[in-house]
Amino acid sequence: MMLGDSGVGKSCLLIRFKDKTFMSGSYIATIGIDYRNKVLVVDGAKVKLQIWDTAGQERFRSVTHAYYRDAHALFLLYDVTNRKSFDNTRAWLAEINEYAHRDVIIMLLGNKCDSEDRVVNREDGERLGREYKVNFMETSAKTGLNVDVAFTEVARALRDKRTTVSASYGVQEYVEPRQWSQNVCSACSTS
Ligand SMILES: Nc1nc2c(ncn2[C@@H]2O[C@H](COP(=O)(O)OP(=O)(O)OP(=O)(O)O)[C@@H](O)[C@H]2O)c(=O)[nH]1
Repeated sequence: MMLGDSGVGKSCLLIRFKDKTFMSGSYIATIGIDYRNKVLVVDGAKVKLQIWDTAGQERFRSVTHAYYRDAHALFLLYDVTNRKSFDNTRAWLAEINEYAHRDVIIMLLGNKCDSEDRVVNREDGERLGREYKVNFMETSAKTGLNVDVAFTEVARALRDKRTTVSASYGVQEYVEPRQWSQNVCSACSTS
């Protein structure tokens, strides 16, 4: 599932991964939720990904929340040219903590790293990734930098935990709070 503020490049990243294209300058906001399938070969094994692209706009949040629980992996994007989108990742992580499966794989992506209008340093992203214990990469849907790498890394992690996932998903079970839930709460209460 692709998450993050409106305009950070979720749809473009997915289109870059799926079709290897980028439509410069065009921006059509996602309405609700959309999905695409792609088969990746990871270390000789086929991994079929169904990737859900969500609308970043606030008014669609209640729709997208309903999908968190079934997600096996989440890409949380921010835009390196938009400080607010980076600051908002803490609120997104709090939502993930509330709605997603405890074992969901999370990758934090700083998108638009091709841009000269950058206001968020790579180090800021790395620090946030370390704080929340999630993998981090910078990507560009425009140039394709790290796009295949990010999806392949997540596909590999999914394949590696396939047995556990298939055993635990679909079963309504008590979910322990994440290890970093305290961090999320303290961050929210001070902002
Ligand atoms: N320079 C640059 N621009 C990008 C990149 N990715 C997306 N954009 C631009 O950012 C704008 C928003 O991209 P979208 O992919 O539609 O954003 P989104 O996150 O799906 O937005 P919502 O559907 O509203 O949630 C478009 O004008 C894109 O051309 C990138 O890697 N580099």
